[in-house]
Amino acid sequence: MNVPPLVELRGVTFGYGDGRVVLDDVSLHVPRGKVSVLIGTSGGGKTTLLRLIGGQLRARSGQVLFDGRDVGALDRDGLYAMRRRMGMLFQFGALFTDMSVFDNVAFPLREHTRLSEPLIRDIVLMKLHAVGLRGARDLMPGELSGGMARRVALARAIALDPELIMYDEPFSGLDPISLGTAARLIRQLNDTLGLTSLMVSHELESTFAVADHIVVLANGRVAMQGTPDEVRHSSDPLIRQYVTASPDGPVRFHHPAPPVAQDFGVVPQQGVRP
Ligand SMILES: Nc1ncnc2c1ncn2[C@@H]1O[C@H](COP(=O)(O)OP(=O)(O)OP(=O)(O)O)[C@@H](O)[C@H]1O
Repeated sequence: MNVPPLVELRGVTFGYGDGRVVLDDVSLHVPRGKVSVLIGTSGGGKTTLLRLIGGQLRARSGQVLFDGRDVGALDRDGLYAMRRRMGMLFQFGALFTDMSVFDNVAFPLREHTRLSEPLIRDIVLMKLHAVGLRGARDLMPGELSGGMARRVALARAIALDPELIMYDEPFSGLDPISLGTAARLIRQLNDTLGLTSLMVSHELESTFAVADHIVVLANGRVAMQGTPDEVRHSSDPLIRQYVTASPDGPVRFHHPAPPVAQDFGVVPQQGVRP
């Protein structure tokens, strides 16, 4: 049986208002219950795409569907209800530094539910247990390593039992061992909690090892979607450039800019290329 994807983008075009198109007719799907990874060049629109899914931004045209509903057409209450079903963990998903680990994880529960404190305690300890940090409940964020802080942020992101969890570069700044642990943890949580995960990552090796579905975003468009194996073995030069991390290839290096001659006041001489 074909399960409909939890998130789907249909012909989405978006720009920030400076006239430049960041995402150009992007269509992709995030399969339910799977770990999907979004890869692509820096500045290619990956974070923008997560923010469109979260409803923080609205597409200029096209549709962003979450569980079959058009995110761009939701009113405030609808958007609020939808966001309750999503956990988001952004790059430096900062913890509240003046609160203990326990209180950080309890925060969304105290803020968004009317659960009793004894119940909140059980949920917090369960979530901390899931990330291996039940014993660290009384520590302050300043006493945690980078990898531990990331795991506490993760426990906080799953406190309200989201269906979708989005990670923006969850591995940046982690050493190779913490990175492997974090990648495995994302996989484990996805499977044990029945989540759907979508992450943006530049760490191809670790993410390919735990992902089911890869989306390659290049020059504002979807260059390819498929399994890690399909992406790894693609013969498309653009995809090969990503997979082999080669500096040379069809991926644009320059952010769109006025011609060099215009910026530097150089008048091209006849016969000389600017
Ligand atoms: N708030 C904003 N206002 C204007 N332009 C923005 C804004 N946020 C991002 N951009 C531009 O949109 C483009 C895409 O940015 P985005 O952060 O989505 O890329 P990314 O693929 O996540 O990059 P990275 O991998 O470096 O994090 C970039 O050119 C960026 O300069």
